[in-house]
Amino acid sequence: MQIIRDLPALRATLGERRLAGDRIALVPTMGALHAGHVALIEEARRRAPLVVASIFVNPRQFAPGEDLDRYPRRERADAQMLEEAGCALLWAPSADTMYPQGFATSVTVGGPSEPLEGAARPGHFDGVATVVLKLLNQVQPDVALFGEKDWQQLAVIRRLVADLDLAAEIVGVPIVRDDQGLALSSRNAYLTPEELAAARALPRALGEAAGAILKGQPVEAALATACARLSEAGFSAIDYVSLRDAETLAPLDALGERPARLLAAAKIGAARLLDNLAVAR
Ligand SMILES: Nc1ncnc2c1ncn2[C@@H]1O[C@H](COP(=O)(O)OP(=O)(O)OP(=O)(O)O)[C@@H](O)[C@H]1O
Ligand SMILES: CC(C)(CO)[C@@H](O)C(=O)[O-]
Ligand code: BAL
Repeated sequence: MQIIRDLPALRATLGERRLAGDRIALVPTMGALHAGHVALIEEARRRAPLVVASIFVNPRQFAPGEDLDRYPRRERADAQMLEEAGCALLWAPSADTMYPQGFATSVTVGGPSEPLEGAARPGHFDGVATVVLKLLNQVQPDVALFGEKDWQQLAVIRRLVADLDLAAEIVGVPIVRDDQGLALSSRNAYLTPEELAAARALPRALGEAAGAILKGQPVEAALATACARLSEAGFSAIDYVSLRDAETLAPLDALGERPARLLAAAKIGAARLLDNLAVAR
């Protein structure tokens, strides 16, 4: 696997492959890779012969006081995992390459970026949209893959790509979970074994709430029970447990015709965890 860190080299390499007629798939990541990322690479391989992964811990999507400095960085192990998964090229720019001196542009997506994560982490989706637009311009992939674990991020990126007439097809990949249902996440590494065991209450609470809503329990009551379950399990701060339109992220107080999604974010130990689940009749 080739590792490229500067833009002229990336453009030259990908330009040659594009001329040769190869389709290109992009898997953007922040590194500290796990089986969830491998699933994205595997799906990318099914869709294009040339798979590019990026690793960039994007400072612009972290608010002051968040975990930018301690976010796990382990490029050597990541590169090995990517190579074994069949990734051909790792794009690993430095912060100066991504944001050279004088950089002054920020991309704001409205609509689905405003509630939930947008409210809990002001500026976060501006950072995500800015870097994802840059990555799509740098790599110019035919297809780019993102995990459903970050459901709202995926909705924001779909909106960005549609609104700015970008050519890449955006593909969402289902959440990879451990054997007890916890969504894999790089930030799970912040948890002690006891906290990890307690964190499994998150998917359980969402599953229980989805089941109750489908059986006709009022949404508000089902969400309140889910919050109580999380508190009992030791989650210290529950940012939201909410039923939303799956595409627009508008709040729902009942199931309707359009796809609905339960989304949650809550803190346990030193990690703030996200999860989500379809609620379908
Ligand atoms: N368990 C998972 N299943 C499917 N996709 C995932 C999973 N975890 C992460 N991804 C996806 O991998 C891509 C890169 O994510 P990232 O590098 O931030 O990892 P992460 O595990 O989500 O980290 P974090 O703990 O910071 O949220 C994103 O599109 C993300 O949605
Ligand atoms: C999409 C992304 C790579 C942008 O930095 C990041 O938000 C992530 O890893 O989900
Ligand atoms: N995968 C989500 C990226 C973030 O929390 O910044």
